[in-house]
Amino acid sequence: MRTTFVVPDDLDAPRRGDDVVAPGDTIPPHNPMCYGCGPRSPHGLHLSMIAGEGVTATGELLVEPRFEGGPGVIHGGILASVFDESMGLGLMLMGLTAVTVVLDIDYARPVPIGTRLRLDARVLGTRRRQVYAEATATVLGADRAAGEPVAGAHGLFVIVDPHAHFGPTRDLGQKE
Ligand SMILES: CCCCCCCCCCCCCCCC(=O)SCCNC(=O)CCNC(=O)[C@H](O)C(C)(C)COP(=O)(O)OP(=O)(O)OC[C@H]1O[C@@H](n2cnc3c(N)ncnc32)[C@H](O)[C@@H]1OP(=O)(O)O
Repeated sequence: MRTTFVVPDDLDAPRRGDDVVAPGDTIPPHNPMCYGCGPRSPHGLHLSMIAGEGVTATGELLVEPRFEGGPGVIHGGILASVFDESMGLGLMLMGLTAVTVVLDIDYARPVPIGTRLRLDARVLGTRRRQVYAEATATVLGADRAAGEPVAGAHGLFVIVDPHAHFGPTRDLGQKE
């Protein structure tokens, strides 16, 4: 993947939280109305990620016609949302709450509508309140050379106190 995003080389290793889901289990949605993962979001992605070993997660996404941007291909903003959410769910395995402050996407290849994507997300490391993560998307069931990613992402997240950060807005987010 090509990127100008700089991952510091002095990160602390990511640590899995004590009370998080086991490898192989689905990471629960953090908010039922979340556009990325919420089951009650009417127009959302309904993205689901499975916990891997360490602070890693995998998922799948069918590129539906409603995700179209350019003729016949996924909208870049949708793909950015997919990466944001897949990394965000992955870092919940650290047992903390963090929000995105920087999102960097490498759109390496066009992604046609109807494609089924495999998503791989992992936390790279931390530095004080900063959490660095990366994710890739590869095409499932295609003969694309050696599973080369069609897109990739880096994210910088910042750890927050969820009650202080979301307290003023959370009731708005829970409405039908
Ligand atoms: C009520 C209970 C509900 C529970 C529910 C759970 C919810 C679980 C949510 C999961 C969600 C996942 C999936 C969706 C992820 C999104 O999409 S989140 C939505 C989009 N993001 C946002 O809305 C974030 C908006 N930004 C902010 O609110 C503020 O910038 C922040 C993040 C609170 C930081 O503000 P601050 O605390 O004043 O930060 P500050 O002290 O200046 O900086 C803290 C650190 O971050 C670094 N930093 C901040 N911004 C940047 C930047 N742009 N570049 C580089 N470094 C930066 C600083 O350098 C500093 O680093 P250190 O000095 O500690 O090393």
